[in-house]
Amino acid sequence: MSLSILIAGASFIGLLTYYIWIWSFWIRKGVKGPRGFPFFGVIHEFQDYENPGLLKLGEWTKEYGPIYGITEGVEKTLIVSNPEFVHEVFVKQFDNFYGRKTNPIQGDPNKNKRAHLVSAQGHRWKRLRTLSSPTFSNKNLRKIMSTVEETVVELMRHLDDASAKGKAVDLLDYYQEFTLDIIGRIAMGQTESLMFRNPMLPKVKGIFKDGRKLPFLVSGIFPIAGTMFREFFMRFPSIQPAFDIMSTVEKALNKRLEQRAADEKAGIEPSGEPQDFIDLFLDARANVDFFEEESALGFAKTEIAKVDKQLTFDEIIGQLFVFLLAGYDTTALSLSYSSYLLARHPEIQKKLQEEVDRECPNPEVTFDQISKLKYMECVVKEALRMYPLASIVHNRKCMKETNVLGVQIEKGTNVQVDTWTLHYDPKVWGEDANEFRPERWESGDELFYAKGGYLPFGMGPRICIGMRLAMMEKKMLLTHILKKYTFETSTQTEIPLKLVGSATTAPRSVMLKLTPRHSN
Ligand code: HEM
Repeated sequence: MSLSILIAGASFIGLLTYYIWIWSFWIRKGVKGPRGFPFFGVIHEFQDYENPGLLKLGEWTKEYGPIYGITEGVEKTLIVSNPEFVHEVFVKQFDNFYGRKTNPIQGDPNKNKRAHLVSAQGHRWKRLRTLSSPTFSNKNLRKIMSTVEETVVELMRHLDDASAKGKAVDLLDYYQEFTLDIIGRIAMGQTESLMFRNPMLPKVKGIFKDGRKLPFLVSGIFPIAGTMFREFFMRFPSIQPAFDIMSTVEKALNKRLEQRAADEKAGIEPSGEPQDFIDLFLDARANVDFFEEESALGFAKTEIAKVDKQLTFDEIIGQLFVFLLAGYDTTALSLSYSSYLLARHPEIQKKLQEEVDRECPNPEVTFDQISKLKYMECVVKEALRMYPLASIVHNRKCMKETNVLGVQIEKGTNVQVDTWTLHYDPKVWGEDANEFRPERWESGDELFYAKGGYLPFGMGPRICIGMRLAMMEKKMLLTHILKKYTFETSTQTEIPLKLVGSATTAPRSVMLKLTPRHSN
């Protein structure tokens, strides 16, 4: 037998042993869970767009209980739906769980120059979060409000046309146009509305549809392939929607830098007022010191060292990119679910319309008025409880071996929340957990829910940074629609909604009629 055959044989056996060792991780620990197959574990279950993997977690929870283990390619993940456990990991032991699970195709969270808030971890994340947080200050949100208002007016024109035809329309399509238009104008340098003619829409839709399927699957099993895919897509971005969008973001940033340079040359003084997120990121400065390296002392206790207090060119691209993706899909889905639930519950819709009429009597709606819409807030929160659409990011990576409520967790293990089970848990929500009841939010139980039982926007220091912007967009649009129309189901409405998705959990369609209100 030649030496090369021997080496090939030994390598194959080595590889097989490595993958069987990972696959059998939970078996060796005596932790229950669905096993799948060596090499894969159950990773393939999360790539089926028609049957969202995040809903499968619920089926497994019924079979294996509130804590069980899965493997996904080379990743080992503990699935949990116990509120105390979630609170412990996301809040109390954040020092031990400050990373998220990432796919190698997204780049090494410690080295990738374009690491963004969702993928970064440790001190890099802390620095990015500190520099990005002022973007969503009250002052900036008030400024963004005028862009949101203009976009609402534009969308209302399209909805008026649709309503005049008296037919049901797929509101998901309209909401996606709306949220992409807003984020395009506040994060991409877009100067006018591109609603229903936005060339970026098919690309972003592609990311949330099948765009990520094969590369994510292969990279999850063979991390080296992820690095190769990444290099390849960076070189030929038009092949893959996410990289294509990243290069569009880069062009927008370069354009702004050229404009600034031209203004400077022409002696035009900067106004000092940021136009949008691009300006905010370019001018962001942190007035705190940062930690240089993670040390054995733990994340929060490391020594302070001076590092860059300003975002780099690549970091700005990373943040704009993630704001675009995170801001587009989630908010459109949340609007869709709220509209569907209102159409299915006319008495709740009526109560909400009464609040809207009372608090917002004029055609223009102000920032202060929408903050007074308490029942609207309850409706949106309840819709997010029933449809926790972004639960894929409800995970943390264990960065230091620890014990959580008696369970020993090794460094490198992920903890993923089965949020759909948690959000319907009668022990947290009561026996009416399956009912859409916004009133439950009026009872003052909010603090109880927040103790690990409710996390549509996540929990702890890594809670969604865009939450207030999303709430503002949703309240503003729903107010304008409900002043004029009533949502009604039609024969084309899918009841119950058929849910699809891989990165987020989406309704396949939300076909509703917009019936004009007689009082208007
Ligand atoms: C209804 C709309 C939205 C929902 C349901 C949602 C949900 C979430 C969730 C569940 C997380 C993970 C939190 C955690 O791990 O604890 C998250 C993180 C994040 N979201 Fe949102 N989000 C929404 C809107 C937005 C918007 C409008 C933006 C930006 C324009 C945004 C940007 C981000 C970013 C950058 C992170 C990462 C934060 C970090 O790790 O520090 N999101 N979001």
